[in-house]
Amino acid sequence: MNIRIGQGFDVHAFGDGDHVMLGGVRVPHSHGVLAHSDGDVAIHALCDAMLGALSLGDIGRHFPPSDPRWKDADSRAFLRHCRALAAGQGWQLGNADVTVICERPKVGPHVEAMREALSSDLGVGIDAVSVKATTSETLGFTGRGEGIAAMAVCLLVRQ
Ligand SMILES: Nc1ccn([C@@H]2O[C@H](COP(=O)(O)O)[C@@H](O)[C@H]2O)c(=O)n1
Ligand SMILES: C[C@@]1(CO)OP(=O)(O)OP(=O)(O)OC[C@H]1O
Repeated sequence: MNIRIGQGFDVHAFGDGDHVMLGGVRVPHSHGVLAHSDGDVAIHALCDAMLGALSLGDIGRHFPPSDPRWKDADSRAFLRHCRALAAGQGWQLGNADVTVICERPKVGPHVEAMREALSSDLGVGIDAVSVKATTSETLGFTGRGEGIAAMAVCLLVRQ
């Protein structure tokens, strides 16, 4: 079988700060996120999707929150590591689709920059990476503005 599917999901609570990292892009916001790394939910969900497709566990297995090396880490390095793990088995990204869930910040104005960053780190064309956003219509923890969530699916392909 020369395709593999994976899905991922991540959540971070909002905390003090003036921006959130989303898809490798610094997005100005009234809050930051509470996280060990830079707390980029979009990349964390995408990493988990890729690791799931590879049956290699999850992001916490590869980058334990107990490890000081990942304190304030740039999540783009996690994504590049997942790409390398996939490449080591002959896989590359076919396509990925990421959805960010929050009331604020507005994600739309940053989507193209996110797609550029993610596709660059994954070594694929920008058309292979989709980023979308939705509110949760004021419902639940995202609706109350307590945190931000993201989900991702991906296909890996090999010749
Ligand atoms: N944080 C967000 C949430 C949504 N958007 C954009 O707004 C559109 C409408 O959102 P609904 O939840 O009412 O469907 C959505 O399609 C996104 O394009 C956004 O940019 N940032
Ligand atoms: C990314 C890691 C890195 O230590 O920590 P966090 O930034 O807290 O993010 P999370 O989504 O909880 O994933 C676990 C960890 O791998």
